[in-house]
Amino acid sequence: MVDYRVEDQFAILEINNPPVNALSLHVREGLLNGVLRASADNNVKAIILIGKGKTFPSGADIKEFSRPGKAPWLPEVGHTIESSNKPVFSALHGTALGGGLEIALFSHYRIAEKTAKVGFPEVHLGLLPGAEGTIRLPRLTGLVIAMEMITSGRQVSAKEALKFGIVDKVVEGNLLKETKAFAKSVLGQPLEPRKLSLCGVKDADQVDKYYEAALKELLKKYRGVIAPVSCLKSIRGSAQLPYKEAAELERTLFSELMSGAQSAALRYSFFAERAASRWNLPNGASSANSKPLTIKSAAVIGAGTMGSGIAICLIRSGIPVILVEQNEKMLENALRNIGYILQGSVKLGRMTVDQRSDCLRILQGAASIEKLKDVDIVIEAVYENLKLKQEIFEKLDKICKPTALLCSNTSTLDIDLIASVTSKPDRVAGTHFFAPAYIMKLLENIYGSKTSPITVATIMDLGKKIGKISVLSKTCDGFIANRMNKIGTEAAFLVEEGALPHDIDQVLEDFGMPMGVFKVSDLSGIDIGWSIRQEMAKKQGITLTLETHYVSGERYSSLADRLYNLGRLGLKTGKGWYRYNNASNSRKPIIDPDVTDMILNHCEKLRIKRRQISPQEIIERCLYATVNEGFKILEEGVAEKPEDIDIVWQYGFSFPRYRGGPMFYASQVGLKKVYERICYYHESFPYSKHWLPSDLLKKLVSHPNEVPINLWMNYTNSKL
Ligand SMILES: CC(C)(COP(=O)(O)OP(=O)(O)OC[C@H]1O[C@@H](n2cnc3c(N)ncnc32)[C@H](O)[C@@H]1OP(=O)(O)O)[C@@H](O)C(=O)NCCC(=O)NCCSC(=O)/C=C/CCCCCCCCCCCCC(=O)O
Repeated sequence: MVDYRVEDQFAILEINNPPVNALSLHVREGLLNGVLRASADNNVKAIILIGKGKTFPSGADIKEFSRPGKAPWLPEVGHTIESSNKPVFSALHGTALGGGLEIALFSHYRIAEKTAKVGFPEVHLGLLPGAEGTIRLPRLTGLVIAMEMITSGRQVSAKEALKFGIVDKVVEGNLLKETKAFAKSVLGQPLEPRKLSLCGVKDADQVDKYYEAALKELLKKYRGVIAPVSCLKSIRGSAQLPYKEAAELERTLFSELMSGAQSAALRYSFFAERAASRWNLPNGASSANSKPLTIKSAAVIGAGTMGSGIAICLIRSGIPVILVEQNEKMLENALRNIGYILQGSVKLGRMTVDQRSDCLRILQGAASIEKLKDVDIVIEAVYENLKLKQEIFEKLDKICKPTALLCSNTSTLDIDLIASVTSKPDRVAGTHFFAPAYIMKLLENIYGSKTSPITVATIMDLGKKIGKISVLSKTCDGFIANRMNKIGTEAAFLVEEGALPHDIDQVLEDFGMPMGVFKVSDLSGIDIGWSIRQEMAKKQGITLTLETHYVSGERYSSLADRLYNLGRLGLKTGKGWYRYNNASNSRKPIIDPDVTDMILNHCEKLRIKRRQISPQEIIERCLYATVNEGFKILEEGVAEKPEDIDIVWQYGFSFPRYRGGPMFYASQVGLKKVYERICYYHESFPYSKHWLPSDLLKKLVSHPNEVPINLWMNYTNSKL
């Protein structure tokens, strides 16, 4: 794990723990023993720590955090480095992060390769840099930079690190050779001034002022998230306390975070995100044995909001796009809007003027699909109507080259039904983007019963290439995301039973959702949900009225239909579940007594007796109904693993990452408790089939040993 060799009187300790040289137990042992050995060797003048392969250590081994750890701990290794009688040089390349950077800060000198990056990303794992990073960094950079870097987790370039005083030199070419050359130039100089534990924090007298200002920002930016504030407290300690006491405070804060629910959820999320990119199909094909095709050109059909957003994602990644729209005016508008959106990115510093021009150069409009015979992939993004989509796929099947992939941006429709009109159903799949497509990170990819592994591999790979987090779903009504989302349905029932929309929104926002469900509904438009319900009623041959309370034996709420009938379509009409001051262009929702009256009248007409509803019930009803459906989705193999579901929720519905996702949240509450409440609600609401308890959940609770343990179970604190 740490190779030891002596060259030109330098002891080289080469860390070899692929893929990221994480500081696992054996690496810590290797470093400790290596430094002690070199310190005792009269032939050694200096020690160089360097990473083998692509990087200097990118941090502690996060996997070890979920098991009881073993000494030597990182701080012990660090102090052995600092107290060596020989100068220690850390040679940084790749990503020197977290514990990796801490090791470097214990060293007497730091040399960085030009492309290296350094940072403390622990905050993203709900932690702080607990091997004295919060004490040492301020001693090099001053408090303001340390506060910014540690609370944001931002990685800084070698050039910036030099400017901040984190590294002593930036070099190009052979890192080891350059480090040796630098070392020779400083050999013989006293080591004491290079030991950060002996230095003070330059701007310590300003600490209260900086602390207050940073705290105010953090509380606004990271509502409900604990770690950034703990980081800040520890940095304050570095300025206010003697070194040793500051380190003790850091240790205490680190241990509190490490044993808390937020860090468990964030560590789980780190691995879940990576696990989601690995997939297995029922036929044995998998991400490990299937190779993607290279996509060199694409077409998007439909120049509405979704189609335009998808086109932006593709051209931003250098994939030429033909945007097809029959309506000439609409096409013109879409091309103009894409230009504006990219202009916005330039203003925000996310792309340069030249990059914007390059994007627009590879985008062309077309009025018909006849032009698509050479493209590698087509993504259809027209109105959500099966017949229309089938007509388009039938034409594409005849026009496109036989190797082209034909994908639909449908959010609910069965991929098998769309594929059935083509002669190559193995090339058909779903690529479900989330609005706004050029911003939202999730790409829900859907395979049908005939979709080939190559097609799956290609769309998963395409997602990665265009900067998305791809998750794979088997086809079914609504796939993972929309099928599972029961929050809106239960929220409407809760309003009928006694809560008000703003009560529910408040509870969901306090839970950590960025926006309550009724605010979201106003934002996306009450008419959208209305059309979906009308379409569903048409399919079932029924007519919905404002008094409809049951549809095919299932409970139904017509509250949103009432809003639609009143022309309250949400933000765009200035009224929906809330009122908006459109005259001042304000998007701020205002509680509207007219809506309360409408709700009370509705309940009176339907003879619904209203009651007091607690925040606890709101959370349980909204989330447990969703979790129950999540287990059914697993049971049916729609999602392969709970991690996939949680990642869909984090990136598609902005579920708070520090809660891990609905499935992980359920495991933290305790699956037994969740199951019992689902059974209770099933008894209370027999006309909502989403409360029918999932068999898999029941089995997990009653026979946990029979259910295969997976990554998710390793990361739960499940109180089964
Ligand atoms: C940027 C990356 C490094 C690389 O990105 P990329 O190239 O895209 O690759 P990935 O796909 O992300 O990763 C490749 C695989 O590597 C796995 N991986 C990555 N990082 C780690 C890691 N740090 N540990 C384990 N595994 C890791 C990853 O999962 C991939 O594998 P797979 O596909 O999942 O199989 C990017 O990976 C990245 O950003 N990584 C995370 C970097 C990070 O967060 N670093 C900080 C880690 S936390 C840390 O360093 C904390 C340090 C302080 C420790 C303090 C300890 C004090 C202890 C005192 C205790 C005393 C207790 C006494 C008790 C007693 O007495 O009993």
